[in-house]
Amino acid sequence: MAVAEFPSSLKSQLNLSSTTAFQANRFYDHRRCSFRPFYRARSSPITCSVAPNQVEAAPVAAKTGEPKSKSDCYGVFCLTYDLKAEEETTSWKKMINIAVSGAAGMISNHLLFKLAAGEVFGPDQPIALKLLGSERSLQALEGVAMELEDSLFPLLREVVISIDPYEVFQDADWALLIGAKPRGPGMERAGLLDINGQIFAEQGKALNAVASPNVKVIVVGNPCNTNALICLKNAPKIPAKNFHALTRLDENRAKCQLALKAGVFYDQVSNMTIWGNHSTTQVPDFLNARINGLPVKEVIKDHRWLEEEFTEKVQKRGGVLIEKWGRSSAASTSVSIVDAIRSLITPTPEGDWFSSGVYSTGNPYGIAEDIVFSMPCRSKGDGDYELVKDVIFDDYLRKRIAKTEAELLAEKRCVAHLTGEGIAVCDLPEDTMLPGEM
Ligand SMILES: NC(=O)C1=CN([C@@H]2O[C@H](COP(=O)(O)OP(=O)(O)OC[C@H]3O[C@@H](n4cnc5c(N)ncnc54)[C@H](OP(=O)(O)O)[C@@H]3O)[C@@H](O)[C@H]2O)C=CC1
Ligand SMILES: O=C([O-])CC(=O)C(=O)O
Repeated sequence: MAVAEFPSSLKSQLNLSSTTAFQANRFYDHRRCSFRPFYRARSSPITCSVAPNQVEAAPVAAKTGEPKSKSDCYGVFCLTYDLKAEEETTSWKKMINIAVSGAAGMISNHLLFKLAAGEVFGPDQPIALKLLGSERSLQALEGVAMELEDSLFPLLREVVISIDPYEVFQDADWALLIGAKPRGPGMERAGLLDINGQIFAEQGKALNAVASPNVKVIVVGNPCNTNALICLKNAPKIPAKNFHALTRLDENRAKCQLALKAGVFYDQVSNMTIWGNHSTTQVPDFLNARINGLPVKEVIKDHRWLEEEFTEKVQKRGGVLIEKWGRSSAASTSVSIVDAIRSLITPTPEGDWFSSGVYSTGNPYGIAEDIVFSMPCRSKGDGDYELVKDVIFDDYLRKRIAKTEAELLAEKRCVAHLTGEGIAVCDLPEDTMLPGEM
């Protein structure tokens, strides 16, 4: 087996001299009556042999412990980065566990590399990535894990791939729930709600059982608001406040459109709220948003554009992109997941806020309780958030909010069988679309 050293330039840049080693174990899964791979990084060097048909590597002497048996590791995951474990902790924070579902999908393919590079949690935060896939994607997940290793990320201390949420969510500090079935031809939103809802009910139960009690959960897989509601209802031990549905992509899209119209760079757009559902009923709020610190309506005088074109552009941006690109927004979604996490772990700039789909109970806006509704939030940077109080409403905004609220209430009735609230009654106001559907 070979020893792979970090380039010394990287080591000094990152103030490193500790050990990362990935090991691929096979363990026997009694439920599936078969062996499955299990990848984890080791903090001390390991020795292993190469199994037939795997990457050949020269043996290395272990500095500590007994040589591992042949079945303990294979391929590139036997490579050892020769760094000393005891030195890693002097400048680094304690490792955190990040679970990602749909890890072999398109969004994850962007996101995982940002996480591992330290772009999200910072250059002093070592992480473990716990990747959840399915029978369908297990082999692809191995490929993802190999690419992660080939990237030589110093902060990436452990990689686990599995199809068992109870294994992947063990001690998770963050759970990024991306995996979900896309709507197929002829499938109604109600069908999508049921199929994906079952995934999120199971994952909620698993989080409840094994995750860190203060795990932060960001639901991306659609329909993300109601999936998040199902998930939190199945995880009563975890505070409902810890669950988010991703509407940050919508916020970013809205900021971009306002900046374009006003002829400013988008960092001049602030206080952008997306209200409600991540669907085509969502409400990008131009009443409270600001450009260069001024109310949007004072900068963009074309109010008809704001009410009609702007709103629809944001609502349907994902679908237009699919028409052009042939696939749904993956890179910008991963960027928005990074933004969403960063907004929770860094203090929100004075006077500004960010949007997230959060549990509505106790909200100060008069929005129905017990749904997951996108609202304006601020954070002290401790992973938690509070709702913004000083927002204004007019008739237009109230009317739009009522529509997206009605949709979410109907979605909730539709999944009552998955939230423990009785028999589902599916009377969706209309077969509304995800932003990426046309
Ligand atoms: N909230 C938001 O702003 C956005 C949300 N999304 C949503 O994110 C989700 C993932 O998108 P993306 O990564 O592009 O999608 P991909 O199709 O690339 O990946 C989705 C993953 O979901 C998993 N999956 C779970 N159940 C099924 C199933 N029954 N059939 C097929 N796949 C399944 C698959 O992983 P496996 O085989 O491992 O289970 C697959 O890898 C989608 O629900 C999408 O609508 C997308 C953009 C924006
Ligand atoms: O509809 C989809 O799958 C993609 C999506 O959510 C979006 O682009 O906002």
